Amino acid sequence: MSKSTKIALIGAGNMGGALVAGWLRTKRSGVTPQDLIIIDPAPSDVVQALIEQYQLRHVATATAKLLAEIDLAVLAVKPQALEKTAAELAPQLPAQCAILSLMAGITMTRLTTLFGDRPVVRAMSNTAAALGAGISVCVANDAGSAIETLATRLLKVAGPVEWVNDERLIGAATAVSGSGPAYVFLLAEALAGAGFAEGLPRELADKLARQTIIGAGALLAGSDKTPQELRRSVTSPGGTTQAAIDVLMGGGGGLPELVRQAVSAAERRSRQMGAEPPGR
Ligand SMILES: NC(=O)C1=CN([C@@H]2O[C@H](COP(=O)(O)OP(=O)(O)OC[C@H]3O[C@@H](n4cnc5c(N)ncnc54)[C@H](O)[C@@H]3O)[C@@H](O)[C@H]2O)C=CC1
Ligand SMILES: O=C(O)[C@@H]1CCC=N1
Repeated sequence: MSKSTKIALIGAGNMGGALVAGWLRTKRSGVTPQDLIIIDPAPSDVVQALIEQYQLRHVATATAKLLAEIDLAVLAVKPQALEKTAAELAPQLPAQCAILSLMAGITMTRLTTLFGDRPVVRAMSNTAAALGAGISVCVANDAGSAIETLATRLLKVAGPVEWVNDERLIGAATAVSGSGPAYVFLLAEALAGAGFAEGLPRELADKLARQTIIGAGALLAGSDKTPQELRRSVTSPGGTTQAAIDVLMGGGGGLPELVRQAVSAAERRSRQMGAEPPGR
């Protein structure tokens, strides 16, 4: 497909908005404002601002006429809204239009059942995409290999793009990197709460926890060392960190075992969502 690929974004909330912002901010996405149609009855404030700034075409519900020239439909509605969205959209989508789905849990088979046989790429990104600091893991159906280059170009604005051949791995990627930012935010909450419990003023505890996670992320980003090596460089034998790590690694497998169970629960939920009847 050429650089003037026409794209309809269906669902312009957190994830859809992150991608659109990236496409318009980054020339190498190849997406111009004229290439885009936003379809969403209630786009996020971020997208509403982009619609106004770039004079993007925006409608609440698509019509066949509007979609006639569309090459790619990017699906970014909540899985619970999929059936309704498909009922509105599928009859209007031109035969040549491919699908790039950002939705958790929704399999490529389900998408072709709802939207008809067409090239499909399923991608799992995360909300750090908004800063270009996300990561996407993708899989394509047989017909979808034709749009792999396009999908990679579009998703690269959100961060690195990885491809897998086995669709089942998208559930595991969802559990690690799709949901992962929430685990880190929970750690920030817990660390701030613990600091407060130790007597720090609330605001200072919040600031220390936030900046510590930002700093640790920057060390991960800027160093060739593994997370384990970085952890060891903080941990003096018999020191304060060691005392804390002994607790975190202790009883019943500690934090690593808890994270393993959490990731396993998210992966399981991803598979359930794929199998769920409409509307749940
Ligand atoms: N938020 C996250 O961290 C991540 C979300 N995802 C996936 O991205 C998808 C979207 O999630 P969010 O952006 O967080 O949700 P969101 O709620 O922020 O955005 C969804 C948007 O869809 C719109 N919408 C609802 N029904 C529609 C319809 N019939 N036609 C057009 N637009 C419609 C809503 O108005 C809303 O703006 C989900 O499927 C989720 O699994 C994937 C990775 C990470
Ligand atoms: O919680 C969810 O289902 C979505 C998918 C990954 C992050 N948020």
